[in-house]
Amino acid sequence: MAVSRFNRILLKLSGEVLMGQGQFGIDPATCDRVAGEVAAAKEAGHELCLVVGGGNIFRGLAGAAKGFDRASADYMGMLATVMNALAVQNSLERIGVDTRVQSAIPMASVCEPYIRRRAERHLEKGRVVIFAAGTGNPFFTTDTGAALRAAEMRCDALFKGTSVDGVYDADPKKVPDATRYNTLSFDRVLGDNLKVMDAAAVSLCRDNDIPIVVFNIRDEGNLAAVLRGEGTSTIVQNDD
Ligand SMILES: Nc1ncnc2c1ncn2[C@@H]1O[C@H](COP(=O)(O)OP(=O)(O)OP(=O)(O)O)[C@@H](O)[C@H]1O
Ligand SMILES: O=c1ccn([C@@H]2O[C@H](COP(=O)(O)O)[C@@H](O)[C@H]2O)c(=O)[nH]1
Repeated sequence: MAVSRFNRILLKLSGEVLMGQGQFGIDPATCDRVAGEVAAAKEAGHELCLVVGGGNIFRGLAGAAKGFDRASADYMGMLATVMNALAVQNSLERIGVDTRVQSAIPMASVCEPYIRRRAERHLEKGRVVIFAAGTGNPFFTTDTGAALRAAEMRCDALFKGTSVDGVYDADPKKVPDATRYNTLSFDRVLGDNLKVMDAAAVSLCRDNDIPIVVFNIRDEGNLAAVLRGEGTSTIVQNDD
């Protein structure tokens, strides 16, 4: 399917990208810029679900490496994604985009709990739904959370907005002359152990036939371009 034909999309926003030029945390200007891109995608007629990562604040694996209990560290990471979700919500609402945040870890005073049918209703009403706290379970990532929600919400595709412009034959941050693919199959990503997304997320998308589009969200205007079938990205999908 051509990228421009995707109607309902799940956009996974890298937490790290929200740091902007900083080394940690949330840069409000970057949040506003990303929100503007989401608003433009909505104006172009797409239904949007968002999942925000937490790498700008806390990653469970990094915490465990420093001595935290892994499960506790993962819960800390999930809480970080709630902060990011609220920041993105704030930026979206300031430019008039109606949103709801739903968390996989219920926190009634902060946002709604995740209720699939309610999320569906929000989309029908034209709201952007931001899914926070990943899957709600430790030992997972927000990429897997994004794949799970994309399947539950019957999204046409999962867009991974990250800091690289697609999937390469090796990590382009470590191998400068790595080659980018325009398209490739889920089986190739898994078979070649290409690490742009974790294997659980890739398998979930493969089994539910949800294409993954990897693109650079740091490039201004790129989300709209990629949604029009332009711009640089890699599309991962099942072979026909
Ligand atoms: N074969 C590959 N092709 C492209 N990128 C790759 C590859 N292997 C590893 N990577 C790395 O994957 C990273 C993107 O995935 P990662 O899960 O680290 O970030 P994210 O999901 O965007 O961030 P966050 O955890 O902050 O939400 C890129 O920065 C890139 O360096
Ligand atoms: O389902 C999930 C999702 C996330 N986590 C933890 O949160 C951090 C931040 O998420 P990223 O995907 O790395 O941006 C992650 O490192 C995990 O520690 C989780 O446990 N379960």
